[in-house]
Amino acid sequence: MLQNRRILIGITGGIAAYKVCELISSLAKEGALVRAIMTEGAKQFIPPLTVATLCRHHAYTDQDFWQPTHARPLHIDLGEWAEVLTIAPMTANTLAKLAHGMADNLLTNTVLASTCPILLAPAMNTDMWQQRVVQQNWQHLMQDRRYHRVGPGTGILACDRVGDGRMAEPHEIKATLESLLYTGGKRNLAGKRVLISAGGTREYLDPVRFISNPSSGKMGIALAQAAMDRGAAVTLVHGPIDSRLMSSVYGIQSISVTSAAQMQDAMLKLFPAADITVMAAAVADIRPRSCSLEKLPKSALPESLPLESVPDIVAQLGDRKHSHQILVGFAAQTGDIMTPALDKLKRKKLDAIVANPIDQPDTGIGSDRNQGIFLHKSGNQKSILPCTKLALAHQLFDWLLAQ
Ligand SMILES: Cc1cc2nc3c(=O)[nH]c(=O)nc-3n(C[C@H](O)[C@H](O)[C@H](O)COP(=O)(O)O)c2cc1C
Ligand SMILES: CC(C)(COP(=O)(O)O)[C@@H](O)C(=O)NCCC(=O)NCCS
Ligand SMILES: [Mg+2]
Repeated sequence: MLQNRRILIGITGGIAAYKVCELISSLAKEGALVRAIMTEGAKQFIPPLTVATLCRHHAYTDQDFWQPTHARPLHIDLGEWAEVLTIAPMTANTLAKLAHGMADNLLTNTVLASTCPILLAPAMNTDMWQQRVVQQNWQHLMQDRRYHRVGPGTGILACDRVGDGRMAEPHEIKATLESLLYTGGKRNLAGKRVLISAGGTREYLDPVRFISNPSSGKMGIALAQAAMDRGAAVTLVHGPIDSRLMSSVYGIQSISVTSAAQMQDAMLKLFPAADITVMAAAVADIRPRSCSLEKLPKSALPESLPLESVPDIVAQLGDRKHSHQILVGFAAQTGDIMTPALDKLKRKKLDAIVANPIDQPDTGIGSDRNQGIFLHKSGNQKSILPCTKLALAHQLFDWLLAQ
């Protein structure tokens, strides 16, 4: 997804600038072509030599802007070159300049001289961030569809204060950049409500023992990220998952559940309002027939466990579906993936299903990558080669919108 993609990074004068080195490094390692523009402020925090070395390319500063040696103005060249521009960290000062169309350095001139999507990663002290004029500038800029956001988050700041204004983590900025490179900044799910389920469920036998599966929730989170980056209002219902995985999806509604019964309650409640629902959760099919409120002593554990089946959530959604709604399932399979997926598509009245092999190396459950076949009720099909879960999520939305 990142190989040979042209990413321009604007670095401004905040303490979070040190973290952008990690972003540049990970983008470069995945084959992206990275160029950086540093403000005079940024140079106070990290040396251009560090940035240039990580970019494998000269780091541009205001000295370059005023050089008489360029055949064409540098801000025009850089603006035309970039497929996407991210400003990380973005100071209150640079935010104010962007909000008013100012152009007094290489970075702000490049912003005005380019048309690519721009991803902003603000970072500042909480009082600065919450300042009325800063919020006004931010709201103003966010009305411009050219601008996309990542963060800021809440957490510990350099002044030891805990609050809003923490820069998004490098991996979160990277995930949003990948989305923007995929969509070119298109928000083709704007106005749509997208409901996604993710992760496994736990079916308890007693307070410490349960039946579950190794689903990480990564596929559902990638779907939430892709839908959010396309402008949808996203709700994610997820089983127990690593909360760090959730940190890149800002501004979505997330509902945490544990058991299949809780997931069923949440999904049935939310489903009527959803335009598109994707069931990526690995919901248990069976559960212990009874659950003890007290921990069972070892001696009281049954030799064989009486089980019962769990209500089939996706089939219930299929029964309740209205014609304007799109319902998509996942079928994780070993061996032949097509036959059971086609059967599930029909039986559960889905619009589409992703047939998903889980016996292939480096893809599927728990992995960052996935592959499979999209199957539509119309008979249309599309094979997806191994790719990141985010890339698969974007391909799924593009394919659904084209059906
Ligand atoms: C130690 C130090 C830390 C700073 N951290 C931030 C910050 O996190 N966010 C911010 O908006 N400004 C911060 N500033 C203020 C900016 O550096 C200052 O507003 C500068 O003019 C920004 O210029 P630029 O936007 O062109 O890079 C900091 C300043 C200092 C001295
Ligand atoms: C400074 C830092 C990058 C530190 O991150 P870290 O805790 O991961 O080392 C993070 O706290 C952040 O993004 N802060 C926002 C900017 C800030 O703290 N500015 C100075 C306020 S006094
Ligand atoms: Mg199932």
